[in-house]
Amino acid sequence: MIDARDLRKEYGDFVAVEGSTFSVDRGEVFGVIGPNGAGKTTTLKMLAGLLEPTGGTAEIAGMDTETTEMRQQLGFLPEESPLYEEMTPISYLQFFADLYDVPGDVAEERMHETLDELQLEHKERKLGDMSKGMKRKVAIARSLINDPDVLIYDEPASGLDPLTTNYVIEFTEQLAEDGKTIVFSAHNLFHVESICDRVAIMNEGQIVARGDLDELQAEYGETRYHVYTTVEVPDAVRENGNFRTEVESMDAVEETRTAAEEAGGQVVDIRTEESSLEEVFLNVAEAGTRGTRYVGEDGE
Ligand SMILES: Nc1ncnc2c1ncn2[C@@H]1O[C@H](COP(=O)(O)OP(=O)(O)OP(=O)(O)O)[C@@H](O)[C@H]1O
Repeated sequence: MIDARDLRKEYGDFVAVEGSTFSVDRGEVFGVIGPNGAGKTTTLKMLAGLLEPTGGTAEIAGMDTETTEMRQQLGFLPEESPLYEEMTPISYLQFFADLYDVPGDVAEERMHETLDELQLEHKERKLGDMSKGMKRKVAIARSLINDPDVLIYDEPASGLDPLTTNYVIEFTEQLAEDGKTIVFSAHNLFHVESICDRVAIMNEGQIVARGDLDELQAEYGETRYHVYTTVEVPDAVRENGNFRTEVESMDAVEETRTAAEEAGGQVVDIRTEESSLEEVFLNVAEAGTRGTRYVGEDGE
């Protein structure tokens, strides 16, 4: 559905994005993650046809993203959405519905339905008098006014309070369930983890790893085992009447079992804990930025 090939953006001598290549299947949620200045916004804008690449191509459904037909099928949510302060959500959405040639009755139904789903109250209040969270909801509604198949969301939840953040993330998840193809960027890895199928990890303008979340975790993460024993063994901590030992391999689990049995006790439970995407990200960044690691995909 989305095909980015060797995307590159230079600003003078500075290379903001270098050789971004990835594809996103129809109905997939793809996360672009990385620290400040990694090149996420630049990549997303090139994908949305809003920024001309210095090199490479971006296609959506086989069409160049700079074409007008393509833009009609695309919903872009910028990181900062400047809204017209004097407008109300309704007049603002109507304005964009007209730009996209959405028929009046369809636009009317769609904007009310979307604002209701987003639980936006005060539809007649001026945008200039709304909170940041309310404005973000209006911006999201705007991205949906043309009922696009593809959504490109730049940090959809950045700067919002935790409640609104959850709301926006759940809403995005629902859009994916409804069949939209979504590319979104985030700092907060927790959000990516909760809704993405695959991710590209960017650092200093390059995609340093890309792939399926579970497989990235298997490659760059660690599994930790919590072994619960009835008796104290080396490195154990007391927990709820038993002892818990944290180890990093199955061999170490067996050693803990032997130690417990030798001390006259036994293992009562073993729990596994996977690395968070945060830890995976740090491990990838530590592994260096030379070339992209493709995990669970064919390299291109
Ligand atoms: N118009 C521009 N002129 C010069 N440099 C730019 C321009 N736009 C972006 N950059 C630089 O390109 C790099 C990538 O910026 P970009 O906004 O894509 O990063 P980002 O990963 O989205 O960061 P953030 O998380 O802070 O939004 C940064 O170093 C930024 O300063």
